Amino acid sequence: MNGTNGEGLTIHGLKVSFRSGQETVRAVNHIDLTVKNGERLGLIGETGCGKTVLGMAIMRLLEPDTLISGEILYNGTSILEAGTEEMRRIRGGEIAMVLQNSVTSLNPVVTVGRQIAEAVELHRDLSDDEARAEAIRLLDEVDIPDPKRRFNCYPHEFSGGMNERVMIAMALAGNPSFLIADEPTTGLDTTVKNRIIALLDDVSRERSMLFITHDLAAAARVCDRIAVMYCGEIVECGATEEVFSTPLHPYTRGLLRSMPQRGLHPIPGMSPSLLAVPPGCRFRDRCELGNERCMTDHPQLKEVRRDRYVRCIYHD
Ligand SMILES: Nc1ncnc2c1ncn2[C@@H]1O[C@H](COP(=O)(O)OP(=O)(O)OP(=O)(O)O)[C@@H](O)[C@H]1O
Ligand code: NI
Repeated sequence: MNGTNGEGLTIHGLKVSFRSGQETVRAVNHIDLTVKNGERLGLIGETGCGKTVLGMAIMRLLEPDTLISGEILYNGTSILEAGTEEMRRIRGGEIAMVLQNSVTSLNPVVTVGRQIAEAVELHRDLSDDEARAEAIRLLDEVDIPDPKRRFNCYPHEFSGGMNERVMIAMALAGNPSFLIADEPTTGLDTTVKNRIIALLDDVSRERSMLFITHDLAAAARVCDRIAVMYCGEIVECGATEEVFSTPLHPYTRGLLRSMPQRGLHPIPGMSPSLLAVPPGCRFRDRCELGNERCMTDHPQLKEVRRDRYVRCIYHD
């Protein structure tokens, strides 16, 4: 996808594979994606399709022995070619990620305020008092009431939703221009979930965001554009209203039918193994439209009209 003039996040032909003994797990296969500055992109798709791996690749958080190829540019800087020092500056300072299930990574014996202050100190040369004041400001920014007092609380004194807010505060500590939020509402009840989504909506207003979620309604609420991922590939991408009102890929249609608001009809069958991806279309065995050609032809992601992409032979 083009037309960004080096602004924002541009991903070209990104492939990520893991060696697992004799085998290779092809987790991400030739991803092309852009997120313009100030834009919020929702990344949706079933479990195991590669969403987290894509987010971690952007943050360069994957193990050094991971096989990565392609290009990731952020405002013109090549993430995959950045040196250790430069990456330290970018990570957290320009692009920050709220990791999936990261609440469990909070240190139980350090106060939440101190942990946020430490995240602040990673990015800015501040005195202890200044870092403390900034941590209190961040607690306030993520809507934790009485932040001065709550600074001194330990993670076990906080609810799951409040600790998720702490993780978001830590991600904001370096004032990044790009936020990656990976499933920040898993395990929370509906009311808490909705408040966290409202917070993400808030804190991402002046930033770009990649919002990874299984909650399609949340993605629709917050995001300008939606990318649908299936079995390591983007199969559809476009403006949120369009993807939700006129989904072009049979997989997207299936995902939408599986929403509680649309009848909760799951897509039958399972995604192919990433160890041995079959030729042809990766969705063919579950597709209502699959034909002979789908068995052999691997469709490309086509721009069918302006900023509307789909990977299906019916849109060739
Ligand atoms: N370090 C690793 N080594 C081997 N395989 C891995 C590794 N990390 C991820 N994978 C595999 O890559 C694939 C994509 O995983 P990923 O975590 O990105 O999925 P996901 O879309 O984020 O799923 P979920 O919605 O459940 O979070 C999975 O098959 C996973 O098992
Ligand atoms: Ni994930």
